[in-house]
Amino acid sequence: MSAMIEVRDLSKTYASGTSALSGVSLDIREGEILALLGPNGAGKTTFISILCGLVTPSGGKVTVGGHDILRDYRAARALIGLVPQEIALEYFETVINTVRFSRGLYGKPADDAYLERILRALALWDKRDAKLKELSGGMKRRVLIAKALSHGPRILFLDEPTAGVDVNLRREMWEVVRGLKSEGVTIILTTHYLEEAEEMADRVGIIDKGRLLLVRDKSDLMHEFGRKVLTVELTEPITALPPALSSLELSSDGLRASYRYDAHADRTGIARLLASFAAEGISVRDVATEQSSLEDVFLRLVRDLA
Ligand SMILES: Nc1ncnc2c1ncn2[C@@H]1O[C@H](COP(=O)(O)OP(=O)(O)OP(=O)(O)O)[C@@H](O)[C@H]1O
Repeated sequence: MSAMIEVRDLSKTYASGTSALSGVSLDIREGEILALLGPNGAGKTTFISILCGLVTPSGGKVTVGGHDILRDYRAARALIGLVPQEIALEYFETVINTVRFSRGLYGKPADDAYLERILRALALWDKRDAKLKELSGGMKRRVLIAKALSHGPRILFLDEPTAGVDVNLRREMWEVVRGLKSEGVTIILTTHYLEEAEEMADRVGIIDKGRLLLVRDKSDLMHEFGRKVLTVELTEPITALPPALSSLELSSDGLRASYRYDAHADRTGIARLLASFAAEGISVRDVATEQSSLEDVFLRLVRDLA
């Protein structure tokens, strides 16, 4: 896959003096889904806003489809659709007029057949004549996507598409995004949810304090950082673990032994481990597993890469 977006040494310092991005370089491939993960204030929205031409960079260079985003703004912008974080819509307007109007803003000729295709794909066709104020939260979010797609962009930016939405709606959004990918749209989304990145992304980029800490294929990242911890609670305290269980860590009260493992490995070693407890005559009261959270991944990365 060739690079659809090339970002070189991008930086942004706001007039307030806040350095929101520094030295970010990245190629985004045509047709991929790239998830950008990062804590609040990491610089994700600034990054997207620069690529979409809403914020002027302080330094560096970005091309979109070969067009420089500053010198060749219109050509670059025509390739991009943006679904913003905030829902800001004209509540008394109808769905179809909202989408027609967005297309017109890009100077594109009317094309109701194209808009029908988008609205059908987003399950909004039946609601085309409804006023936006009559729609559910999930439908409003889909209208934002329809607006962003109205001019036929090849790249779609989604800024926290599922922040604060319920599980069903999140899954519904994932389906929509997958459908767009299958049509060849390049998708860049920001998220706080590791699960969302895991579910959707081909590649994951991690941003912290304005720096791109890494970009990896999702499967590599989950393999490397997606650890789980199994905690085995014992009926009676023990003073030391027998050699067969030396890969575990014993708590100071001798009542809990924990085992860190790769949840994505073919063999996790758990069955063998539990059998070893039985063979050693150590009685187990309970077991619990805990998945490393995005926060753990960050802490580890920030510690290792800073
Ligand atoms: N218009 C602005 N003027 C001054 N500072 C800004 C502006 N926009 C963002 N910032 C600052 O730049 C830094 C990066 O913010 P940004 O919104 O890009 O982060 P983010 O990763 O998108 O965060 P969130 O997950 O909370 O949306 C923050 O310190 C923020 O306060």
